[in-house]
Amino acid sequence: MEEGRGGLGPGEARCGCASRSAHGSAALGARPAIARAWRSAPRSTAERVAPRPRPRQPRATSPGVRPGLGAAPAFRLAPRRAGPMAPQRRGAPKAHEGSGATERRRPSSMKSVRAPREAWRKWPRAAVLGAGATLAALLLWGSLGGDDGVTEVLAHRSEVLPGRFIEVPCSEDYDSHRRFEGCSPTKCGRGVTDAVITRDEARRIRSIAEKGLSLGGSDGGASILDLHSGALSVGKHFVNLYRYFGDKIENIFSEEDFQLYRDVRQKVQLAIAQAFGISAASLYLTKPTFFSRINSTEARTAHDEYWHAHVDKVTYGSFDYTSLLYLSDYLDDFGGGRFVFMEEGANKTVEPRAGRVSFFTSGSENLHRVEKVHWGTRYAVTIAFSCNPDHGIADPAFR
Ligand SMILES: O=C(O)CCC(=O)C(=O)O
Ligand SMILES: [Fe+2]
Repeated sequence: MEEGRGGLGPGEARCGCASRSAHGSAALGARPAIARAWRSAPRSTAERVAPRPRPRQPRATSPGVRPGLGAAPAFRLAPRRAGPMAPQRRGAPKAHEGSGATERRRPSSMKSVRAPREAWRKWPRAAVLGAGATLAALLLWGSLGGDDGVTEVLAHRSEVLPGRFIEVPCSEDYDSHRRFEGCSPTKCGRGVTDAVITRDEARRIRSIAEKGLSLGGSDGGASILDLHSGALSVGKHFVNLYRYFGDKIENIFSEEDFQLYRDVRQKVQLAIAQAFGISAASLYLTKPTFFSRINSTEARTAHDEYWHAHVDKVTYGSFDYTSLLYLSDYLDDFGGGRFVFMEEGANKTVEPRAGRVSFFTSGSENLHRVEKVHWGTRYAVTIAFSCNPDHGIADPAFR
């Protein structure tokens, strides 16, 4: 097997680690109640760090389709679209049922003469009421993150998949970007494997996430930790933990933590290369690559709204291949929170399972969303690769 470069290429000097050189000023003596300290940190600290990826509306999708984790949504309300999801919504109440009930209360003597005409007169009003009720139900359903009538499970949480790959035709999204022969997607699709990362590796990686995220955490339901740039959700903002801790960061993360993270990244990179028939060395780790922790707390800012459908290539620009390493188990650790590939006719879900790697080409052939988490806590890592060396970032490492 080919050795992956892991984004350690010409691009690495320009990566999130550039901000690392600026770390080191605000060192703390020990490991205090940091979350509280950060909540009261001056606003400017939070704003100087970790700019979120620029929110961009997926071009390939209809209005109402919004970017997911790591990007602010374009609209505040999520108008449900009449695209792939529409046919799968549950049936509307029948508009004429209301008028039928009215007719049943009428004295029977009047029924024969007046009922038909009155029914006709009342029908439009009943229809409007019925349509209104349907619309309200759909809006409520949508706002609750109701299921999309998902019909197919690509990967059940209980199965242990050696590997499952489904090829789908590539979208045109890649045409507007510089192409890299032997890397830019010509074969597109999605795969899931439980054979690349062990459950023990997933458990250890998750404890890195827990350690980092315990230092902060979003006020809303979605927190991120980016070990490359140092970005960490704190309250309604982000701080740069490398800048905040300086050299003391070594009291938080260990060399073994970073080594494990690198190993895992490399295994995922090899799996992607193999599945798409490209060289692992042609792939560059890109940003944002980050841990996510999601719970059922209500969203406080747009950054917490992880559930919107999006296309990674459109949302994040540099992504050519996206992968997700799940660190907790659907229905054991959390409810809701399934990953959904949105498709005409039948959406396909991936049920998270610790150690499960889901990967796919990042264009609109793989429009997707995450269901709202209803209970518990869901951990995952988004690991992204670009074919463009200029977009490469380095693995996390101590200076
Ligand atoms: O956590 C997941 O399952 C998906 C996250 C995602 O879509 C993203 O980071 O772009
Ligand atoms: Fe995504």
